[in-house]
Amino acid sequence: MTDTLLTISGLSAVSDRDGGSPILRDVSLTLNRGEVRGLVGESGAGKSTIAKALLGILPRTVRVTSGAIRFEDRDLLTMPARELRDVMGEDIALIPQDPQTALNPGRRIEAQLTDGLRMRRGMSKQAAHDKALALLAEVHIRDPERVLKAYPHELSGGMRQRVLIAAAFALDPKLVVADEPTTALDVTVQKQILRLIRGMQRQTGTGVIFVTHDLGVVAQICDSVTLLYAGKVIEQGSTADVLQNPKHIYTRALMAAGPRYDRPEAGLEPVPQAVFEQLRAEIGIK
Ligand SMILES: Nc1ncnc2c1ncn2[C@@H]1O[C@H](COP(=O)(O)OP(=O)(O)OP(=O)(O)O)[C@@H](O)[C@H]1O
Repeated sequence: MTDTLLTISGLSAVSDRDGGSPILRDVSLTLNRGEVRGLVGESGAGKSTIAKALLGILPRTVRVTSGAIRFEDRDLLTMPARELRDVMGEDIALIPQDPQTALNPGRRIEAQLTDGLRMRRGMSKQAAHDKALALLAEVHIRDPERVLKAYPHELSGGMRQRVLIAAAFALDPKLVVADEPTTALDVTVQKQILRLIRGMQRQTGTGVIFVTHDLGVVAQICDSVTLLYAGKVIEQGSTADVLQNPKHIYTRALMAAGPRYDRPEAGLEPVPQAVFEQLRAEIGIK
């Protein structure tokens, strides 16, 4: 029996906004149940496009030209809209990038955490309240009664992100897409949030696609990693293999540039121009 949860095969997409230029080029990857896979690459590599495809929210201006996204035994790309609505939020959930904007500022946390439980699970108000309390306790929020009554602006960024993690795991999803969930947080809080996501994921056996710019985050939280450039998979494998024994010159150059290769620290080498030239030649772009 296989424990594959997700298989993306030969996924290609173009941007109708930019005159049909390729965004994804024959992307293939798999995710097992309980696995955390990092999607890494610099801005424009196609990470968010893959995340959006998994969540069924590709913009109209992005057109899939070939490939399939098998989730369990169904193809997310050809699934009827009704079925897709059932899968999204229930089997597949999102931890968004910016806890500031992801919560509705005009509604109390309780309403935002219990909507899904009431609508999708048919829970009574009381049962949903109790479940929301339990979820907040699981994400290590002290005084969950007070937090349930609060509006988002009354909470810190880290607290809001904990609430969003609780919301993502509320319906026991099989797949969680985490879209740079710590980018907006300061470094200490980032570490706590990463540990929390890892803990929740281990406890529930959920598969996670973790979008990040940060190889340090990959090392900390991901079992496997897929590195993209210009919509193409450049290297992928277990985190240990890729980070300890990188095969592609681009992977090696990124590692030399430090965990935040997009913002090299003083003294570290930015990715040399020659590496980009080699990459572009390999991919066949100018
Ligand atoms: N709404 C859209 N319509 C058409 N093309 C888009 C749209 N959004 C993004 N693109 C294009 O898709 C390509 C990949 O962008 P994507 O956002 O997936 O990259 P990314 O790796 O997630 O980058 P970032 O780290 O900046 O979020 C880019 O060339 C971008 O111009």
